[in-house]
Amino acid sequence: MKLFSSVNDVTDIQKLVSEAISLKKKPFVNEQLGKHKTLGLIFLNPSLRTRLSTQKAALNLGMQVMVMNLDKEGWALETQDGIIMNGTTVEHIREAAGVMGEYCDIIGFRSFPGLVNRDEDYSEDIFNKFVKYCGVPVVSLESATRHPLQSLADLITIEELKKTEKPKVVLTWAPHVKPLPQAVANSFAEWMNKADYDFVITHPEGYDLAPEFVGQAMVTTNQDEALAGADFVYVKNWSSYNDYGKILTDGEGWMMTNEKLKLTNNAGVMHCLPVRRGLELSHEILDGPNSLVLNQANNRVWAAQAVLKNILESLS
Ligand SMILES: CCC[C@H](NC(=O)CCC(=O)O)C(=O)O
Ligand SMILES: NC(=O)OP(=O)(O)O
Repeated sequence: MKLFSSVNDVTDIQKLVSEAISLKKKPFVNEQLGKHKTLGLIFLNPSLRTRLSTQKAALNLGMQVMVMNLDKEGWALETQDGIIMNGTTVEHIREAAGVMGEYCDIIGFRSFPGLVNRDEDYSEDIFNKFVKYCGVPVVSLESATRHPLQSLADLITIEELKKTEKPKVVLTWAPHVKPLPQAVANSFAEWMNKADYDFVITHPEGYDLAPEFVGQAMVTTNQDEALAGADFVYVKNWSSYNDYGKILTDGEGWMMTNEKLKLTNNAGVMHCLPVRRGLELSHEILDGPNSLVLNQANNRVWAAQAVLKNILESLS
């Protein structure tokens, strides 16, 4: 494995999930594999879980880790090609990425979408340029359209806890006060479609995800219909794809509550975090027995460790 940017970079998903679960039981079994290898974690946006879990995963493998908030600590980055840099940008991604590739054996890179120009965001121009110019294997720490480490951790969580072979998994939109990326929802949908679960997406009018991510999922604007009999409910806000980057509704009545939970098959409730309590997801659910948010956060370590192990093995 030289690139982990989406589910499409994984040749055997079940094998990767099994490897992650094995590493969870024996975290230090490969502690020599990463000896004298350096992981760089480069962020253009904030992070708690991705930063800490991926660093922990690398340390479990014996790697050295360097972390940088490039948006705050580096030079103002230019990502457009062919322009005269006589404005506010100081360093081109060609040089910045190339230099980091000189220092690191593997690089994790986070770059959220601008949520203004859909074609630009969905081309993954910045992420793809970083991959091209850094010259070493790259792990996505969330790009404009996907969050594969989160989705792998989410799949591990469902695989660990499912009570039937094909559980009903529901991705439900949730209210928010600012426009968020579609990346987590896109990525979750992509991985759920590959897992071949009974997968349903529910959201208000106007919040359809891009068709390439929806795949064969059933989609409904009737949240109660979607929640009926669900085994897992994944709660996440995203801004409109069709009216790109926009908030179309205050989402009154869309927040998951214990009352809505009664419609489900006593479902596990998931969220990638950070979560806006009382807005995206109710306090009662987050503080109650159905919440799986810490299970998911714990599995971020094993997801990252399985991915890094595969990449390290391809280096040797
Ligand atoms: C892992 C999730 C990262 C990001 N979340 C946010 O930006 C939340 C920001 C907020 O709630 O103000 C997102 O939705 O893609
Ligand atoms: N879920 C997730 O990736 O969290 P952070 O944005 O805090 O890393």
